[in-house]
Amino acid sequence: MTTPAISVRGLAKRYGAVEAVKGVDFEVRQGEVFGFLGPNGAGKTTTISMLCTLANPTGGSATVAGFDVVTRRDDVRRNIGLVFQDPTVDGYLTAAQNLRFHAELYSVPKDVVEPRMRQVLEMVGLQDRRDDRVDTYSGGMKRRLEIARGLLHSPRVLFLDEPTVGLDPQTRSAIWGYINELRRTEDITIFLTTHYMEEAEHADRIAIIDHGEIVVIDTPQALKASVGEDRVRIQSDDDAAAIAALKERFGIEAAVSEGQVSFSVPAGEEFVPRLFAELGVPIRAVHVARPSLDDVFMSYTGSTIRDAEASSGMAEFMRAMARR
Ligand SMILES: Nc1ncnc2c1ncn2[C@@H]1O[C@H](COP(=O)(O)OP(=O)(O)OP(=O)(O)O)[C@@H](O)[C@H]1O
Repeated sequence: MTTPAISVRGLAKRYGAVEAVKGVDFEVRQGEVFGFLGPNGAGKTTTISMLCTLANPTGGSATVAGFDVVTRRDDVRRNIGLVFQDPTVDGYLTAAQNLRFHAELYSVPKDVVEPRMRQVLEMVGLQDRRDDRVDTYSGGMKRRLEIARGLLHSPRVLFLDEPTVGLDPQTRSAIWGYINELRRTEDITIFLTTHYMEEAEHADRIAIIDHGEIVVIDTPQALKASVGEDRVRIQSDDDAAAIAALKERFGIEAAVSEGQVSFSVPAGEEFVPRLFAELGVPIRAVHVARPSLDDVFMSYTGSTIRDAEASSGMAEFMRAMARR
């Protein structure tokens, strides 16, 4: 068994009367992309702050990259990369200067800095702009530079807070391209928060936190399966025959709804091939709708993710980083 990238046991944080995080437990495996979701005030920022060693737990413990976040703070910091939504790259400097400064802060060996810089800048498509001042960059380019910087010192765990918030769809998709590439090319674990449910689909597992407690942790597929069955609609030449055959061959109760034969099954995409093979009534079209992660979020927290606005606590967090 390899050491988990992140291991959290009874982790708690109290601010006076407010129990921001109420003793949470979870593990993130090495190489995993772990999504952390929750409504406003759920405790996401507080949890990340403790994992990144910027806030002390008031209870429980956690290790990141195998190091305790309280007693081995410097080791944790050396092994993590941080990318948050508020830009912290320096606009008066060029991309290359920003990265060199970061390399020095993290004591990246001199002979490694240039090749690694080229590698991360190429990855985010900024190699040809490396000598331009960052204040001439677009918002998406700055975010890409943040990602390059977060990766420069080859962290074992990368924390991404809302990495694509406020970006246009092309840039969002490009950033997901880099994250998926990282997953292939680097031995890195990614812990991310996002409000875009379609992005949470990229995560290997998702934890939903609400009122300081983890309400559920599972794969996106299992979470969707847990909130309801898939809805299948078929068009056939003979709806009555199709309904009768569904009942007879599969024990499924179907009904005509909006001109189509509709019914629910647990795993729609696995059921469709059987349907074609065994129904015995010609099918002209089939449509399978899965419960979405929005349905999952709603079901576990009672609110939609859209109500949960982009985290505001992170701005303060990044100021704390800058003061570090
Ligand atoms: N420094 C602080 N002092 C007092 N209370 C705090 C402090 N930081 C956070 N809290 C409280 O702890 C709870 C959890 O806040 P936290 O910022 O971790 O939530 P969040 O899930 O990150 O929310 P958001 O998405 O809005 O950033 C909230 O009730 C918040 O008001």
